[in-house]
Amino acid sequence: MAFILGSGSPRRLDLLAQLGIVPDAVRPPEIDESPHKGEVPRSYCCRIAREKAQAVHAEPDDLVLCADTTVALGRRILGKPADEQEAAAFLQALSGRRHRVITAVALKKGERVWEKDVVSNVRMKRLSDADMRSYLAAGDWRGKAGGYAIQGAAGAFIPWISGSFTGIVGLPLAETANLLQAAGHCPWSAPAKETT
Ligand SMILES: Cc1cn([C@H]2C[C@H](O)[C@@H](COP(=O)(O)OP(=O)(O)OP(=O)(O)O)O2)c(=O)[nH]c1=O
Repeated sequence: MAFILGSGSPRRLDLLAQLGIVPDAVRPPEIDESPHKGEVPRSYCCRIAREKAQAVHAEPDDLVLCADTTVALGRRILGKPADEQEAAAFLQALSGRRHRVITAVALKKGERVWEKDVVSNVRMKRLSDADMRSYLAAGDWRGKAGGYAIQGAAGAFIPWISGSFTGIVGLPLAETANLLQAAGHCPWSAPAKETT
């Protein structure tokens, strides 16, 4: 049995390490992440996580872990911005408002798939022109749903959240650990690693 992380996200690799798991292989899935017409954010996010898990090649007894993080502003789906201009538009839309961050996790073993999604609420302060300029110039919006990363400098923009911090970053650890346990892979049975 191999443990395969079906994700190219360095955040997911780091978060998994917090559970003491170092995957045997990392296989980023390649799928079309375009939303269907009229698709609402939560259904979209769950579908994409499931499709990522289906797209990753594995042996029948391997465990494959995939996830998708989507920022939702009302019914609007904000994925990863294509360029700086789109990142600016996303941040402008999120500025001074509350939004949701959804992370759906899909764990596959053979024909079976265990799934869980976690919805967090996030409030972003009203961003000044200087906030926007310096954040966009630093480039931390790249590859991040909604065009920001709470674990980086954008943490300064976020005075309040309700939900799962690790979920917002890309992998909700409590729920992921439960899925792993359901699939017979108990992360905390491994000897504890020393942390500083
Ligand atoms: C909202 C938010 C998202 N993100 C990241 C997590 C995800 O990596 C990314 C959303 O894109 P995803 O499509 O979920 O993942 P990905 O393309 O990075 O990797 P893969 O599909 O191979 O698993 O946004 C943060 O790092 N911090 C945040 O605060």
